[in-house]
Amino acid sequence: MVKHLEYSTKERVKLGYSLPVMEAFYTIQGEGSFSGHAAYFIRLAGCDVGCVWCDVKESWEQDKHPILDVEEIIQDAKAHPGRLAIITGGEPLMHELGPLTKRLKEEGFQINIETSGTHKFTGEIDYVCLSPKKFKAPVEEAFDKADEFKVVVFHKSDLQWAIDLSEKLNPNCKLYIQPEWSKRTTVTPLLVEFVKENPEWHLSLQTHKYIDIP
Ligand SMILES: C[S@@+](CC[C@H](N)C(=O)[O-])C[C@H]1O[C@@H](n2cnc3c(N)ncnc32)[C@H](O)[C@@H]1O
Ligand SMILES: Nc1nc2[nH]cc(C(=O)O)c2c(=O)[nH]1
Ligand code: SF4
Ligand SMILES: [Mg+2]
Repeated sequence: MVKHLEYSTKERVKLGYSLPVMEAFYTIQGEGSFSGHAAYFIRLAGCDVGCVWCDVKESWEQDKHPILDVEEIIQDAKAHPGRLAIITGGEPLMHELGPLTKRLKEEGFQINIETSGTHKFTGEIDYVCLSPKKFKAPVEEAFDKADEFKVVVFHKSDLQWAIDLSEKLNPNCKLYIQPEWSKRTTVTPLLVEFVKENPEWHLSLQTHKYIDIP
């Protein structure tokens, strides 16, 4: 096999041997069903969805961020005690995740992904958190693969949209609604009442923001 080191940087990114990384950090998962778990976040750069309320817009422009070899990412990830890796972004499905996930599995990680589901899936992912967006629809396979469906609620009308879209999910997928952060004061009480009336749905809060951790 040709050593991948002979490829140009552009080719290495295309093949997934290197990736644009905005940040990689060891913290506590603040959202969804793994809330409270120690996790190593890998925030890949680049997103083509454009949510108006995105809380990490600085991730959108891929070329503004460094390109790291997969091995560099792995060396930092394995330096921490936890073995839960959460690939996020930006939109991580924009990238070839095969080499990164292969090495993470070799190092004993469980691999979760935070995704809008707007591109095809690559690599070995153990747990898919699908957070659908009105701005760009998820690909069909995202609904089959989703282990968790986490809908950000900016306006009350998003609730009916969430219910309608959830019809496309596999029956084992967990259902979450999450207040859009800037609207949390007015939206959270609505979501509390919604979950009490629709107990198949669960409430997800961005707990990391309340306790001021990354
Ligand atoms: C920054 S996104 C990155 C991963 C992927 N692009 C996605 O949207 O799922 C990570 C999570 O944060 C959520 N999120 C982004 N901005 C938010 C905000 N202002 N309020 C609440 N959740 C937000 C997204 O819906 C997603 O579940
Ligand atoms: N602590 C913490 N939990 C998170 N869950 C999803 C996040 C994300 O930005 O993908 C995130 C994040 O940015 N920080
Ligand atoms: S898909 Fe995710 S990263 Fe992209 S704009 Fe929306 S919330 Fe932000
Ligand atoms: Mg975040």
